[in-house]
Amino acid sequence: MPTPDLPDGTAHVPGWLTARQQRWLVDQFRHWAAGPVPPHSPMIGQHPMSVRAVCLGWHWRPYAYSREAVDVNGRRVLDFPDWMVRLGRQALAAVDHPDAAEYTPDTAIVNFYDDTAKMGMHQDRDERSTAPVVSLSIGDTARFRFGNTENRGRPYLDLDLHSGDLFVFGGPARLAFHGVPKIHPGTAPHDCGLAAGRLNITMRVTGLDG
Ligand SMILES: O=C(O)CCC(=O)C(=O)O
Ligand SMILES: [Fe+2]
Repeated sequence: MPTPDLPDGTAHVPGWLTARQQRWLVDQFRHWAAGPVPPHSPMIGQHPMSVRAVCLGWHWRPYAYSREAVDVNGRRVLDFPDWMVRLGRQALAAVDHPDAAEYTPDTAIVNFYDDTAKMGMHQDRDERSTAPVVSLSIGDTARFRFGNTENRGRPYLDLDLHSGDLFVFGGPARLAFHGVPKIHPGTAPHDCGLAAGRLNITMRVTGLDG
């Protein structure tokens, strides 16, 4: 059942991924993490983010996407998998998004949060496309803060994203500020494939070519 009272353009489907899908995504993460570009903490100015990220399709660094991980080791990131395009379409179909069938994400940022990792309030605005962001969470529960499009402050809504949850933000909420103020350690379900920590996968459409 979708969560009611969310801002227009957002949707939350608790427990959308099965335990089997979660374990499979965790296995895929291990494969991506062993790939050409290791998980790394992007630098915001002089400060490393507390998450460790690995990207597919395009490599994100603050304010820019590139095919090569120029701020890590210069290697080209792994291709965006076709199965993930299909998963993105299924996710939008699950929230009755009218563009589900055409949705073609070309990048994913996969963030690993340990017990103390957080993410400050930010907008996802390095994409040129206004297509929705599809977010999947696995492992420990996160407190997710979803705000407004004007500033980092109120009004915002705090909700918990549990293992298996789908969250979508698009339309009028596509450029809303959002962040992760807290991880709840020790809350990962035993069958999700991750003993500790949290994985979050966001699929996006960069709107870039080449
Ligand atoms: O971890 C989350 O739930 C959000 C991640 C996020 O906002 C991002 O990667 O831009
Ligand atoms: Fe974000």
